[in-house]
Amino acid sequence: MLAQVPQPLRYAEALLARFIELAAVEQADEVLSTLLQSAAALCACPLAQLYLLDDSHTQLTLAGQWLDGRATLHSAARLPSDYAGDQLLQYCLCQNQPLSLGELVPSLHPVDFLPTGARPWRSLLCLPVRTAQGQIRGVLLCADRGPQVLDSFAVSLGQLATFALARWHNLQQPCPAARPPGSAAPRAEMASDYGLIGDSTAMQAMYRLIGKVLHNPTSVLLSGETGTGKELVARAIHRHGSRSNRAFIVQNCAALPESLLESELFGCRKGAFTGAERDRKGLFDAADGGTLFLDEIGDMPLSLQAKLLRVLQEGEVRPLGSSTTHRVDVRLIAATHHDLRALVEQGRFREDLFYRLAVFPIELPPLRTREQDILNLARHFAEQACAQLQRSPCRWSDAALAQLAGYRFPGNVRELKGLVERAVLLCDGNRLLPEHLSLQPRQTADDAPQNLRARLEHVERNLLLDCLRSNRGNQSRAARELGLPRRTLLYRMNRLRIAPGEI
Ligand SMILES: Nc1ncnc2c1ncn2[C@@H]1O[C@H](COP(=O)(O)OP(=O)(O)OP(=O)(O)O)[C@@H](O)[C@H]1O
Repeated sequence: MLAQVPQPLRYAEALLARFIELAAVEQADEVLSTLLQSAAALCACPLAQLYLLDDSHTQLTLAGQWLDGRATLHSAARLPSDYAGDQLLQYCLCQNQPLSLGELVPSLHPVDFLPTGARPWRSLLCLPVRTAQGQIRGVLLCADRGPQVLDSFAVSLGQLATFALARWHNLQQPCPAARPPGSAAPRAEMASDYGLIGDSTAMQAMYRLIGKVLHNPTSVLLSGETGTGKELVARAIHRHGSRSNRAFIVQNCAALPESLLESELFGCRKGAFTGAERDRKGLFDAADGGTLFLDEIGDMPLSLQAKLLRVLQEGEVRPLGSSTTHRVDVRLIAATHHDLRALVEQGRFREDLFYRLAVFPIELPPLRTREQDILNLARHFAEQACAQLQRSPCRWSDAALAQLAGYRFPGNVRELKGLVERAVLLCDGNRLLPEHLSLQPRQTADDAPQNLRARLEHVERNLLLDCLRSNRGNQSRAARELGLPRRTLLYRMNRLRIAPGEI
């Protein structure tokens, strides 16, 4: 990470000092000015700016800047707002990647967002600012009046910004009220910014994909087994994207016969079929400006697939029984539990539509492959169920958790949710036990371990594997994250027979 920086050791020391400085700050505004000052100092630039997206992710605002030794924060001065149209900033946001320009050419690179002065800006580094969960929150920028290659600072400054953002966020939260002794600590950290529960490597990879597609209008194809959360992800993309203040419309393509589905989607004119007594708008019209979520797209009849393709290609809808078309601006998110490519091979799904939909595919992982999420989800659903029933929180017994961890969940998160809600209802005390889950032995995985110890080892093995994978096999980093000495990690890996090839 630091190898390309001039004088890496000195830089590493300076960087560390900046982390420590940020950790010690007690005021939210001071976090931002310290970050800006630090970024400017570390890459020896006179200018650093921080742009942040608002909650709807539609408006980009200059939150503060450090210029020639002086900080100005948005709260302290009327800095201009809304940079949604600035191409370089947008490029960095949409690509979710740093942008480094060593020689700015004003005719090629519009930099109206930079402060004007006697000397022009010659070099620029823009980097996406992400939360610890990988969601984009804005852009950090450094600029110099001389030519400078700044890309080697991107990774370290990005990490400093992530740290600062988390600190800024924490300092803005009201102090939590004292918790009654024995009650569980809140576990907000396991929920992503998208409202989805789960921080396994597979889910984090999915959050990164969601972050990439929020701000552009491409179609998204969500695939995954039933109950993995496809609709939830579609809603998150809509809610956090630039169309959040417009409609989100859902239609299940398997729920209606062909003729009804056609008029439902595209609308119809009076007399188009028996019973069509008046003109009716379709779901594409209802979703105009917003998002249309087509669930079970693999079950759409072939004739309708052709019509859908035309709408996607031309942006025009022709209602049933009408000879004219009209324009609509709809972002389409489609979902399927089928293997669409296999359906294409079987001639049951149009190849052209498949490629049109699969511009941006997101695959949702089945629950059985992310064991640590099972436990977090179970805790979350139990808390939710207790709150709904207005009863005190339930605690999980280790045996019940081990039973959940060993189960294969063919119905994925939906099944887990139902199972937990039922368990909470069955539980008379405040401790959830295996009998409340009533998982039949035949329902457990064929390869599920039989006794409690073996099941816990199974959980531990998956946890270690997940952590090692998220740290790209780096044992020291994984050990640090798990709070273990590295030797203990190696010992556990050996005991649990984790081979390097599995990571
Ligand atoms: N990561 C998650 N965090 C919290 N709740 C989740 C998560 N994933 C799924 N759920 C919950 O599980 C249930 C099923 O989710 P959803 O309807 O989105 O699944 P789906 O993949 O669209 O299912 P289907 O293919 O059957 O339509 C919902 O109650 C949803 O809120």
